[in-house]
Amino acid sequence: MNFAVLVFPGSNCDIDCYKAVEDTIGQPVDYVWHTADDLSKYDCILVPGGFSYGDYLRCGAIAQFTNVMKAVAKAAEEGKYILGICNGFQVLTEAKLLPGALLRNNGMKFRCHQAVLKVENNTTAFTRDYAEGELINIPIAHGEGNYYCDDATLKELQENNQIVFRYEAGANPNGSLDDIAGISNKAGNVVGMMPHPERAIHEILGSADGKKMFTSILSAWREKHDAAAIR
Ligand SMILES: NC(=O)CC[C@H](N)C(=O)O
Repeated sequence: MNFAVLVFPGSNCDIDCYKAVEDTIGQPVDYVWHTADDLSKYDCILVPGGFSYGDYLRCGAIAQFTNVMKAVAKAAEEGKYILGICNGFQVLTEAKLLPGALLRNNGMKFRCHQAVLKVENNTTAFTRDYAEGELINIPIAHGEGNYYCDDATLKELQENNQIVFRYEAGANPNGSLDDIAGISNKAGNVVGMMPHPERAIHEILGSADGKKMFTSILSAWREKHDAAAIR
C-alpha cells in the first residue's frame, strides 16, 4: 500500500506523519510537494498539520488552490483514502472535500494538550480497529479547531453517521459544534480531524492510541484489494 504525505510551505507535521506510517505499519511512504499534480501511484493521502502558507488569511485558504489539491479531489472521487489532520482538516474543508469550517477556538487561545476522544463511528476505513464508543487519548495543538456548520449540514452529518470522533463530554477544548473532533465525507473515504493521531503512536509519546488509525487503513485497503484479486 502506497502512502503520500503532502508538504505545503509551512507544513510542520509531515515528518511525524511519515514516521507514523513507517513505525506503525511499515508501508512505502513518500513526501509529495504541493506543486505535484499526479497522485495516481498512491492508495492513501495524508494531509498533515502545520501552517500552510503561514495560514495568514485563514487556515487552509491558500492551500486549497494548489495543484496537489486538485489531484487530491480526483483521488477522493476515485474512492482512495484521504486523511486530513489538523491543518489538513482545515485544508480539506476549504477545498470542499469535507463540509463545514474550522473557526478560531472559542477561548481565542492556541490549545496544546492531551484530549480524550470518543470513537463515534468505527465503520470507516480509518477507525475499524477501534471499538464503537472507545475512549482514546490523542493530543491536540491548534488555534482554529472550532468546527462549525449550518443546522442542515449538522443534521446530515448526524444522520449519515459522518461524525467520526467527538471530544469527551464536558471537555470540549475549542467550542466545536456538537463536540465534533473529526468527520468523514458521505462516502466515508475522506476523514478530517483536529487531534493528532500521528503524535500518539508510542507509549513514550504519552499515548499509543493513534496507532489503530494506521492499522485500520492498512487492513481496510488489504480487504478491498484481496476482494478485487479474488473476483
Ligand atoms: N497543528 C496544526 O496543524 C495547527 C493548525 C492551524 N494552523 C491552527 O493553528 O489551527
